[in-house]
Amino acid sequence: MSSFLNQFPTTDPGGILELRDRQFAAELMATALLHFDLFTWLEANPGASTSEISEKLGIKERPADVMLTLCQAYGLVAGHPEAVRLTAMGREHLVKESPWFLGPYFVPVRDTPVVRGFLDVLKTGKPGNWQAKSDGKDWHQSMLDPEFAREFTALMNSRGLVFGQGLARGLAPLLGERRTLLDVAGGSGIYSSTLVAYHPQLQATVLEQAPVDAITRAEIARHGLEGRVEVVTADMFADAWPEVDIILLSNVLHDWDFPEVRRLLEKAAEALPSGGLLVIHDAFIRDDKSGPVAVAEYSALLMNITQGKCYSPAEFGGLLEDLGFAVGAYQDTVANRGFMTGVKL
Ligand SMILES: C[S@@+](CC[C@H](N)C(=O)[O-])C[C@H]1O[C@@H](n2cnc3c(N)ncnc32)[C@H](O)[C@@H]1O
Repeated sequence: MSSFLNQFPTTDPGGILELRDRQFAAELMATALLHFDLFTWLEANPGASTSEISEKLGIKERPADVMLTLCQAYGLVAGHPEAVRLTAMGREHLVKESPWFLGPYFVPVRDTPVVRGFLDVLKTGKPGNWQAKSDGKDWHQSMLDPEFAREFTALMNSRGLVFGQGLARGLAPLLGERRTLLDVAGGSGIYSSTLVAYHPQLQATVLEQAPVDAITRAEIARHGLEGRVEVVTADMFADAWPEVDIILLSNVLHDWDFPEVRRLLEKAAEALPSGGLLVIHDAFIRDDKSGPVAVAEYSALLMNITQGKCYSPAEFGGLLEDLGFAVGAYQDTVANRGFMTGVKL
């Protein structure tokens, strides 16, 4: 049953995934353009740092970073985060006084529920309601509801089915003699299942919270891998992590802001022995925050619905070095996803 986990799709799913991942990007641009008049402000204040922009426009640091990374990936600004200035395209088309100002083109999306959600996120730093629904729950709270958790875990599982092989293959030269893997907040357990299917020496444990943990058990049984992947129900912040040789954080850190990211990396450092391997699998922003466009767009979605964003290898690398890891290079896998590693010293 698990044999198909080793099969690679023959076509690239990137374009299809991007359709969904860019879902909120146009609305973040409309918010920047029509509610903050960001580009006219930048014309008057060239060379401001992202921290200064954040302070002057009343935007919290995390969403300001995501917004300016998106503008930079689109080629509308340069110099983010140290000294932000408009590019010729940004100046000609997004500054109010320009004869070629395209602001009116965005007016139809000026007051959508998603734009109103973005306004809240930008001003408060707190995630909006999931898909701007009116029940007041953000994504993290929604994941505690069984029906929502089932749908969303299926979403992540379908993505894992096309990403897992790339991760399993990319890690092959790095695993060495290591045998035990902890997949923290592993969702359906798809990455554990794929990794053990690809690497016969591995034994995995998925740490998940309820009610997702029940879905994880069922999915692992569906692949016939109960003997090689176990599930531990736990709170990844409050509970101790089992000691293992390898820790996987797949699409987990992007749900959280810096303090929680730091806490999770500290817990990884505590659970790994010297020589233990930490793997962060995610969609990464380039260190110079110039893109990729698809990841900058996905970061807008994450910033809207969770407490996180897409991070760069340098942002994680700085934290990992402080925590006593030798930091490995970033490696691409599939569809603008990839991984970076740290070996505990
Ligand atoms: C974006 S999903 C990633 C799932 C999987 N690792 C993947 O790559 O598809 C984040 C997961 O974190 C889990 N999670 C959130 N808070 C948690 C907590 N405090 N303890 C354990 N799991 C948690 C959620 O249930 C969800 O499955």
